[in-house]
Amino acid sequence: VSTDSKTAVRAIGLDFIEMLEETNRRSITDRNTLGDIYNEEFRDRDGRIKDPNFSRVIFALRNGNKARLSRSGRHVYFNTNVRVRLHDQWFRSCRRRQNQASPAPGNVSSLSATSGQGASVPEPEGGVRGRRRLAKDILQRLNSTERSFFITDKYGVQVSSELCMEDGKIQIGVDRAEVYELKLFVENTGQEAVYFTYYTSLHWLQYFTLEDSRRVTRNNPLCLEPREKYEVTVRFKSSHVGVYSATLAFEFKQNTQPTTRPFHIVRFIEVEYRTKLAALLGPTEPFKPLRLNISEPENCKVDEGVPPEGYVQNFLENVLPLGQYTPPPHIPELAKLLKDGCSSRILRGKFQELQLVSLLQSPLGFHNYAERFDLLLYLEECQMHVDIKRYNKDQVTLFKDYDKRLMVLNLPGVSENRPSVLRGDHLLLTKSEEVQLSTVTKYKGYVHKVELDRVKLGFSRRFLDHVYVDNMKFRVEFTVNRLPLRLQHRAVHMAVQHELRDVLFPVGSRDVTPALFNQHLERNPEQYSAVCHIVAGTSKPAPYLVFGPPGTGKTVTIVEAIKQVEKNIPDAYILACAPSNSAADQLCENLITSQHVDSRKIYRLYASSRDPKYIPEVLKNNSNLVGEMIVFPCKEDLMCYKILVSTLVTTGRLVSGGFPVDHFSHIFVDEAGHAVESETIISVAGLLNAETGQLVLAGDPRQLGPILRSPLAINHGLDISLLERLMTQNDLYKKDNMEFDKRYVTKLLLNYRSHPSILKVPNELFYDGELVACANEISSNQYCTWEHLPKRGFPVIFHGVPGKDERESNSPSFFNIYEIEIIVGYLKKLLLTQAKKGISRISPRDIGIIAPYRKQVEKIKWAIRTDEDLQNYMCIKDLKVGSVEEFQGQERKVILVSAVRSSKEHIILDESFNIGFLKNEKRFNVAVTRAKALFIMVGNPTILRTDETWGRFIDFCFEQGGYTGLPFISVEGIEEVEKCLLALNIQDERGEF
Ligand SMILES: Nc1ncnc2c1ncn2[C@@H]1O[C@H](COP(=O)(O)OP(=O)(O)OP(=O)(O)O)[C@@H](O)[C@H]1O
Repeated sequence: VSTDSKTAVRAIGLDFIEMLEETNRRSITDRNTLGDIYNEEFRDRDGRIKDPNFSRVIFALRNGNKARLSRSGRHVYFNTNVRVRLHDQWFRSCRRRQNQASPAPGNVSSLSATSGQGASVPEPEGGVRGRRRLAKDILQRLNSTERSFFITDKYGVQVSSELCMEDGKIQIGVDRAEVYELKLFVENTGQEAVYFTYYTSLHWLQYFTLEDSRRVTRNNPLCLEPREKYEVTVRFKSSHVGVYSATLAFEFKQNTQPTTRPFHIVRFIEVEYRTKLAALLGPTEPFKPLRLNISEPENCKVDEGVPPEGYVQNFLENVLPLGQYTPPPHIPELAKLLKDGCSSRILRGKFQELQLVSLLQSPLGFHNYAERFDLLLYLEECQMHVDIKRYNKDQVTLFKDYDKRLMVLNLPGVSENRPSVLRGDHLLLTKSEEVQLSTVTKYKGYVHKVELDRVKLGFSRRFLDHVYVDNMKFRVEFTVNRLPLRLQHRAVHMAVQHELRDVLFPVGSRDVTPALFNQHLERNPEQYSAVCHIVAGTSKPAPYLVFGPPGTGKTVTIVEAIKQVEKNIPDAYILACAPSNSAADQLCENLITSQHVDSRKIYRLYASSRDPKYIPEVLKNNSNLVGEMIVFPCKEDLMCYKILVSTLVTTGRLVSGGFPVDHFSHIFVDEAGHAVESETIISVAGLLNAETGQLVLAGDPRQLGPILRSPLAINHGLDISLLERLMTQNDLYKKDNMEFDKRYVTKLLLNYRSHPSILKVPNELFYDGELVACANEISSNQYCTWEHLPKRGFPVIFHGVPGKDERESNSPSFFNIYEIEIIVGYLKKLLLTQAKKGISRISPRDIGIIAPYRKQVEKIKWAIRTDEDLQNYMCIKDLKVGSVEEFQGQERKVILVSAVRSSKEHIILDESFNIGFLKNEKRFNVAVTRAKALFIMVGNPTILRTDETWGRFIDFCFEQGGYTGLPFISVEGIEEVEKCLLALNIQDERGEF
């Protein structure tokens, strides 16, 4: 092997080290991983010349004292002091040319910023380090310049393309995985000759290659005479859909004097590789947020609207009045004081405020229970009123529904609770032309129906017949639905009236040896003992707690306990509830489908605001949905059911309906970690007899918690659920001698749901590794041999997609069409190519698709509905696509998740609106723990890895071989450079080139 070739191999190795460095992977030592990176990302980077194999490169580096191998040979350590100038990725074509043709003119070589490395191989400046230096240089010099300055053509030199260019950016759309060629033209339109000295991308390019016929470098510049035009070819090819960017800098000099400073022109190239489906899913129209107006008229008359009475029939008479609990006038002032960090000096003389502050600061106890919750709920409400104003809209038009009785208002974001609008709520409309008047009429419109992006409203006849004319413009104001708050206030007061001290602050109880039943769940002593203790009522009056990580059988345990209570205690009446409708449905479904209890004894009670289309088919006959109408049966009828299932808030109707305090012998709350304490109390106060009743709470504080708006209320503990407070603050539920007292609490740790690889990351991140994977092997290993797994035996996939998060029209909700393509692709692989290699046929019912934004959920549903292969697939309607909230408490054999987020600037929105996956660990935890046998996550690795939790998950997939799609590091450079360049936009002082 000649010295030249050895040097060349070593140079390739050094280039590889630089590439690792640039992509933040220099610390990797595992030889196999490095080999994979070399072969997959580096080796055929220009698609034409094959580099030597990895072992040869390592050998050359070792001989050149640039790397060291571990004894076993399994680890490679690159020397930290490797400092060489490197060839750039186009250098080889340059070298070939130089071997064939004459060397570059001597006078030109002086242009090179640095000299060559060896006499035999003339070394043009470039390489990763060269590019980095140039990028830094450009950025530094442009730090005080506007972006427009460096994208402008200069000194008569123009850099253009055959495609149109906007703001220095050339956008290309491609629809297949073939090489796309773009010609860039470097033209001298000036009067003097100019030297084209260098061009480069400002980051590592994986999907682009650049080529020019004369192979311009600083050693070999090209003299462009006036009117001369020179062509540079950019080629793009990727087999993954997505958005790919390249930032190119072109360098010129007005003469060849070494002292002459070069000047640069920068161009951005963005390629959107999307298929036909993605094109169909794209934005219907550009996103244009609606303007907000916050001015308030002084006086207003309210024209009452028509509530959606026709949808509800009410036989449950309200016998217990529900107070208004209007926040006292001093609450906003107190909130302001607290926000400003009130000192005792500021509060001097303000006795009422002082008292309230000390109430907030004192620990929760039975003596201050109602007052403290009242105050926290007032603070929360105060913030809700402030927040909801942000949704007010001006200059809005609405139109009549087809039957002319209702008005339709487009309300993008409504299905994502932005703002939260339920059937029965109301909005206020003011004519836009009257907004500025001091006295106005506000027209109240009651919500009759909530659809994806619109609501149907009932206004007065006067409004419909005499006020509204087509195209009339209105200002729309949203109002806070106070009912759940009022129910919580009443509940905390009733908790005091009904002496629930021993339930809420339990101190101990009878020591009864439970009479064990030799029934289900014997294999798991914790579950078994929980069922026994609940049936025996050993914790009474203290609540019994069942807690534990996902999939450990909390729901199964309480369902079992409910069935055992029903069977063994003849006069038992059970109230089973959960904070959300989907969790309450799940509970009810489990009870009904197991067929251990006569289903006529079970009743699912829905609120009047529940849209019938979301009520599961299997529950319809056991619920208060009659036809299309929600019917509240009278109290006597409701009291006949042995098991009543409802959401926590709806149990407030039972209290108002005058249910006797000792009617329910047992109250179960599943997903109790998801509810504010006062919300849980709605189902307890006035319904549970502290002496005789048994309260059971099941949940996991590490999964989705209460959603609150007021930071003040959160800081003073409103975000702590009753389950969490008892677990963390009450001695009965603490470990004694490393053991929980089984009479009061059961901690479940055996996960029966998921394959161990699916559990690994959440277990380490959220449960200190305590969780033990013990799902049935046959079912959890089912997808270990799936042909589309990147690695057999590891049923977790992270599919990296360099997508784009977009919005359309005036909907604030996000979607990402590139991720939908991938999701639909996997769905087809699952459904259409199945029943082979030991994998049985999967039904759509066993697959769940989770996305954090409503728009993405809708677009995925649309893509499935319109896909030729999927639309007629048997039972495709059973495939659930929904938000994380809708999946809490649920499980599927296969779960696909689309993370959507693909740009950094929107992350802050996620944080302030408490949406999305990023910045919400609990939502992440719930999403990744729903799958039994296969978990597929699709997302942009660069963005997601900015979050520590996600970083752990993606790195884990990468290390275990479950990573596929775009190599996530390859877009990192782009992001950085783009960010810096874009940052220049806000500077106004011009720099000098
Ligand atoms: N003792 C057991 N033996 C076998 N399988 C079990 C056992 N207990 C629970 N399972 C199964 O484990 C899965 C998860 O159970 P379940 O939904 O009750 O868990 P969970 O703790 O409520 O989960 P999450 O916190 O996610 O709501 C179910 O498929 C259930 O049938």
